[in-house]
Amino acid sequence: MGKKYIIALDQGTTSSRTVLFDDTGKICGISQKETEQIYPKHGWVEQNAVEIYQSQLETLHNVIRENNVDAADILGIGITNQRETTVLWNKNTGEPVYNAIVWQDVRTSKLCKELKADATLNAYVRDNTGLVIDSYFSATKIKWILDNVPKAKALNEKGSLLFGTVDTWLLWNLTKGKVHATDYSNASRTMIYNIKDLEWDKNMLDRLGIPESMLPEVKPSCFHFGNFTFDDHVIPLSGMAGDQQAALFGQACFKKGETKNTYGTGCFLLMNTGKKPKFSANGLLTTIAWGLDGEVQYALEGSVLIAGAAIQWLRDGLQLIDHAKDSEYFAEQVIGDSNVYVVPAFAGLGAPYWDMDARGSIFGLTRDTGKNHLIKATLESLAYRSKDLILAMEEDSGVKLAALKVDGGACANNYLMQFQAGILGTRVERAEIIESTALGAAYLAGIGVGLWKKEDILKNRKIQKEFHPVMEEAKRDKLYATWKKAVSRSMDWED
Ligand SMILES: Nc1ncnc2c1ncn2[C@@H]1O[C@H](COP(=O)(O)OP(=O)(O)O)[C@@H](O)[C@H]1O
Ligand SMILES: O=P(O)(O)OC[C@H](O)CO
Repeated sequence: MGKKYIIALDQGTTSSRTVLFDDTGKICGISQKETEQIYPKHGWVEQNAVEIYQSQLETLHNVIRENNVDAADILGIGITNQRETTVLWNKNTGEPVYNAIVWQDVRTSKLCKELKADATLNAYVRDNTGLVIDSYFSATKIKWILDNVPKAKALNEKGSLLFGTVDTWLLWNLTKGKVHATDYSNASRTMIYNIKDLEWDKNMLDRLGIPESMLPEVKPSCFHFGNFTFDDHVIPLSGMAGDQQAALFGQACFKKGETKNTYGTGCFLLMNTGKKPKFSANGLLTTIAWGLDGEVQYALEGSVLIAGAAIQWLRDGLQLIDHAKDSEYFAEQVIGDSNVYVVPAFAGLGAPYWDMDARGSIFGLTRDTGKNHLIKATLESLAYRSKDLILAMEEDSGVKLAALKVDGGACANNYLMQFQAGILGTRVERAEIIESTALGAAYLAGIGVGLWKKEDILKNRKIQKEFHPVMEEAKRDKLYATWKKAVSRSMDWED
């Protein structure tokens, strides 16, 4: 029997990627296409929903053609995606009524501040959706389109309007308008899904004036969602999860307490908290990790909104480096501590600080500070912010991390990973496949078609490199205390 394949569609914030895996879980091919980011106004971030689908489809075609794969040998397709990003479209024509409003878009922050003033609502949102009221999530983005786009209002009145996050939008198009569905992990990022009752939350829908008729059906993450036809072959769409939950799955964090940190544009730290939702006292989010084997698993999540994006700023904004990977070399040129701190609060600070008015800051400059110090401090800021989240997570869960599993583009940086281990005092394990998001989606799809079991995934997980903490405790404490001082001074900046 020839080789069989599973395909992962990974629709990220800045690009669409399709990854081809063989039946042993090895990557055989990748095709990637960047997508345009549209910034119509200060704080607004949009994308063209048609381009999102077309670019994804193009990379899917490319990966099949470039690797001479016979479509008959593709057993299943998994979808993973940037989460929260909101698309509304005409049910009859499939035409979007407005651009996709991206998760980073803060146009609804005024509305969110008004909602936040209601203490009962704050508690309700946390206890039922697992989230904090914030423009990050889909709910107020849907409301904004309903209130501001005349075409949406008209279609809504006729019952001809559909909502979806990017997974749902791709699924709808891949199945030629036959399937309108999402999975638990994506639904749990909308702020209108009740993560305890596993249904759309009627109170939130009423409060925001969102009709339930426009919402997708919510399914487990391993499920036969529909079919995609390629060269007359019917391929099942058999797995789906939001990108950060997919990475948790790809890193085989199946047990309570297992945690991964993905270092991409942002950094997303997720801990599996088992079969019951765990609520945070430190501003972390409670989210659904996945639905599988007739049950759901929950996770605690904390995010660093600007992580790899700060390295892009060194490259494109300050032009201190030509390539992101060069940051490792320059950071290593600094002998000893630089005593410079960069707080990457370009878009405020998330958990555990939650300060929308914090701003990016640099501290500790002296006459001998040079480019290498800034690069080193920017890399270190990703590790400090991750430590902030890990401490919050350990306090919430009562679980002390034995090791941190890492993945994502920026975890390729050895300086950053060694510093991360040092500042945590914990071993860091870099996965062999740092494309854990795509891997997780492939695993879900493979399980969905009966190719793999969870045990195969556990066996398949390989560590490419371990980083052991060598930093002395006294030094760790001193550096981290200074970091906290830097954070406190970057807060409450914007009026
Ligand atoms: N070797 C490196 N050192 C530091 N940062 C890196 C390195 N390689 C990539 N990055 C950063 O990681 C990000 C890309 O990682 P990726 O996982 O592809 O992100 P995403 O899925 O969010 O697009 C970019 O922001 C880039 O600046
Ligand atoms: O596309 P990424 O990798 O930046 O991930 C975005 C997250 O899903 C946003 O919640």
